[in-house]
Amino acid sequence: MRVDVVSIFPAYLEPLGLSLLGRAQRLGLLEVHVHDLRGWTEDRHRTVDDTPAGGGAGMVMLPEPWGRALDAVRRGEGPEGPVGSAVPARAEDGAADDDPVLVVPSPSGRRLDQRLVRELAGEPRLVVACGRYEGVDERVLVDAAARYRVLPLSLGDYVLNGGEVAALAVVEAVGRLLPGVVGNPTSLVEESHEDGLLENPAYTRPPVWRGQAVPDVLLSGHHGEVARWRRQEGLRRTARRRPDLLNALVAADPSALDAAE
Ligand SMILES: COc1ccc2nc(C(=O)O)sc2c1
Repeated sequence: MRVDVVSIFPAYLEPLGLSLLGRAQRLGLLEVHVHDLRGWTEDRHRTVDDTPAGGGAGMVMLPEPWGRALDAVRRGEGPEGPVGSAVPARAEDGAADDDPVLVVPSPSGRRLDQRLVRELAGEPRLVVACGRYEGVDERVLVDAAARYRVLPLSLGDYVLNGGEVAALAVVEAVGRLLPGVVGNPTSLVEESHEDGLLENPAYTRPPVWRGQAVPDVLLSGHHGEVARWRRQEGLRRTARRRPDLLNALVAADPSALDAAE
């Protein structure tokens, strides 16, 4: 997978070069290019924003730098020309399904969840446009729809200062699902949200720590009992902390909780 991120704060995305994602890039499992939007400005002050039409507080990001940036990135280019692996040119009568997904972090976006993460992990290419200020001029997203599948996306019902933190979250959540990135793929299956529930509490050594003992069943060696306990604890935790997930699971499959008996 190739990921291109455009931001006025490219340094914000440096953590993508660390740990598992950094290793994935070195192994060629993931390709990440971060571009400075100001590379597509043409004025002396490298201006990227202006006052909101209709008045109001804050600033809105100008359309022209974004238009130039998204045109170039669609062709696999940065401000100075081609970057990274070759990107297939868009056929004039190309199918929209072949267009890359343009993730646009926004408080007004679709809420990110593991199902959407899994969908995005199947894409050959993602482009992430990180807004700042009060957001990007809406005409940029309309114009981009001619050559991208535009996906406004939110991390949750709260507001950040810009799209970069959301970009980090999306690229990490998607990148870790790519084959070969995480050492033990089984660990991906036993995680919160993979089966619609929260995962069970985890324990390790020592058997007793500050007066708290590891639950006996986990030390029993009975794998069936351990699996049952973990499922029940996951359900219990979900019921306590995220009843909405439990309701959604049962609504989708009324027998979903039977296995926990
Ligand atoms: C202007 O760009 C922004 C501003 C706030 C914001 N908040 C997000 C969130 O997912 O909470 S994404 C995002 C993008």
